[in-house]
Amino acid sequence: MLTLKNVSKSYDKSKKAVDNISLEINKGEIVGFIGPNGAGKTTTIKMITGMISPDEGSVIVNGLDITKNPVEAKKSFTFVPDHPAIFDSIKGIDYLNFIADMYDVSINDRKERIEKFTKTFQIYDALTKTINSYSHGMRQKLLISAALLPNPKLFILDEPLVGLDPHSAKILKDLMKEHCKSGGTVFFSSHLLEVVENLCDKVAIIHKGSLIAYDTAENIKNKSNSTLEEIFLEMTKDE
Ligand SMILES: Nc1ncnc2c1ncn2[C@@H]1O[C@H](COP(=O)(O)OP(=O)(O)OP(=O)(O)O)[C@@H](O)[C@H]1O
Repeated sequence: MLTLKNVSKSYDKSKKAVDNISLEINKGEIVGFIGPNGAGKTTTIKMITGMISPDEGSVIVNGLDITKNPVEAKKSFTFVPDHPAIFDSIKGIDYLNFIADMYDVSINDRKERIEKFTKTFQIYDALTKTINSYSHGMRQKLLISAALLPNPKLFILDEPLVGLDPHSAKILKDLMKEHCKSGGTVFFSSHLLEVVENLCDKVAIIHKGSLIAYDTAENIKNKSNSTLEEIFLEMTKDE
């Protein structure tokens, strides 16, 4: 479903922001990506989504190399970035229809899914208003609804819980679980260790650009008989 093979990226010659990461995520899995500030999470996600190219290595999304076959690869996933930057002079409904057009979502499917996601997130009544009248959380919920609209094989999110109230965060976590149960795959970054531990099949820990753990939370914890928080703090402390 998602494979990273020896992926590296430097913004300047002095250090690698991402250093030789390899990772395999299977269909139906939900994987949380954690690491301290500046560890390389967003850089990794930008390479997965084709926003930047790796200096070395390859990213295979749903069997397609994101660098060699970008258009087809990009059709098979959707992405919610960490900042809900969005054209804000259009109405919410127009944004959703634009995304549905991009991903060839049928009229019936889009109507049903738009209603489902936006009613669940309680932004349905705001869809006829322009996005510049939305709060940060409403924009985030619109972006998440748009990203779920095509029922993507792979759903990628960069710190999606930031700025969401507890009700909305619970809804998103339930939608992520539901997406995986119905055969989709979810990869998301977060600083919320408890959420990652409870929600994810596997946890990937990145530190200073290197992947230092990739396993179930249970296996990671069993190795040293500590909490995930204690292990995370120990593994990522500055020497
Ligand atoms: N556009 C850029 N130009 C130069 N350096 C960058 C750029 N983007 C990121 N970096 C550097 O690359 C490293 C990894 O940054 P990245 O944003 O991937 O980390 P992150 O794990 O997402 O951090 P955070 O949790 O703070 O969002 C950092 O040292 C950062 O300063």
